[in-house]
Amino acid sequence: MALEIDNIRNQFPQLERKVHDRPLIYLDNAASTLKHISVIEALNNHYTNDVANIHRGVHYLSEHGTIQYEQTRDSIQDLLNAESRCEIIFTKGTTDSLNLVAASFVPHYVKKDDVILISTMEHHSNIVPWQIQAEKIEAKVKEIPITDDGDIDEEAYIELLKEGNVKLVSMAHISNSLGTINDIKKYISLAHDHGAYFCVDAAQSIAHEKVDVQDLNCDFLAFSSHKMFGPTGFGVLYGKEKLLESMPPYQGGGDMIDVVTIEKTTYNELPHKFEAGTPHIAGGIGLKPAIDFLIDTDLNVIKRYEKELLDYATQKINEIEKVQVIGTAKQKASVLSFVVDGAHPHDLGTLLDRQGVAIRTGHHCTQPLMKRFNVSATARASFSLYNTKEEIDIFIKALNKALNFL
Ligand SMILES: Cc1ncc(COP(=O)(O)O)c(CNc2co[nH]c2=O)c1O
Repeated sequence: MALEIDNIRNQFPQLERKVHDRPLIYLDNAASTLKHISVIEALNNHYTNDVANIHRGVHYLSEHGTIQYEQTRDSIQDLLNAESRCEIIFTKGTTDSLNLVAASFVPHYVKKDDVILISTMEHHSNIVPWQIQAEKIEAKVKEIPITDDGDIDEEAYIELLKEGNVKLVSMAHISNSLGTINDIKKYISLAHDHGAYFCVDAAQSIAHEKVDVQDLNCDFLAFSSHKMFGPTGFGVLYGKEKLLESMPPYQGGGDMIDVVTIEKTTYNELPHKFEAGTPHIAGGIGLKPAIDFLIDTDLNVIKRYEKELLDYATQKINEIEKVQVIGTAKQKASVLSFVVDGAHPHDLGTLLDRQGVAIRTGHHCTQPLMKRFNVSATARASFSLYNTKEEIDIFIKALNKALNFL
């Protein structure tokens, strides 16, 4: 089965727009994807016809909204092949999900001098929450180094596990700065062999390849709606049921309670124990059509197509003399980071923008990674299933024009 690109592109209205009087060439998908037409329609319909608070309401609008919101949970359980729907916790996004695990799991399972392992390539949202919690209990956050190609240094990883006291490993499935696809199924098994739990940051993988939490056997997995064609401000934390049952609530408030007295409160069952207050109802309802689109389009087909785009873009950019690609792992997803001698990424990004090409420049919230490669920033093109080789040709032509100008 191949992607019908023209049909796909017609489902993303933003692709029709122009910027600076040029057709938009959107290559910033690792930051946030465009929104599928069905998501836009679902959001508009909700705010036009169905607005009401959900859970516990006895009137039609509340019950209707609750059914729609909870249908998203069922869809995500199917998407992830999770054993139970109560393992699907709704959050504000990947950052919120990782902070939830850090705030609720670490104080309960990690003690003084224990170790939390993260890799050099992690996004700041998979570094800072662990530091905040580890500091409180005098636990240690240690770094899994990476190779010059941007792969996990597996020997070093195993040595760190063998040193002992590792209670948790938290690692990106796919690096947002390098594109490296980590062999997390192997790394999860190694962590478990040494008595450690494993949290997967799936922000960059959920819309680019099949993620099966039972096959991976991960303990936690986090991702954001806005990186999979859905609304911003909404995300998911998957956690094994027994683990989540053993963890204290993340935040206190409405919905997460059973009985409240001034003296003491008992908590609601999963998943609600971790979902305090009125949620982003529209975001939850708007995510379901995005999931339906992903499943209907077949993630294996998406992965193959995006690999074609990446290989084509890599081949073309390597023809430009002064360009150095950062991130040359054998297994890569659709992220192409590069630097150019004598041209700051921000200047490149600005000149590309003037030609209608949207890429991201900067440290991409991975400052330890930038330091590892002795750069302060990179320029990063990132692709999705609605991009084309013709767009890549426009990007490369615009890049050459920008370099001639600088
Ligand atoms: C690997 C990874 N983890 C966590 C996050 C945080 O996700 P959020 O909570 O939805 O913000 C991002 C966002 N990455 C990027 C956001 O903008 N450019 C990026 O590369 C990410 O790429």
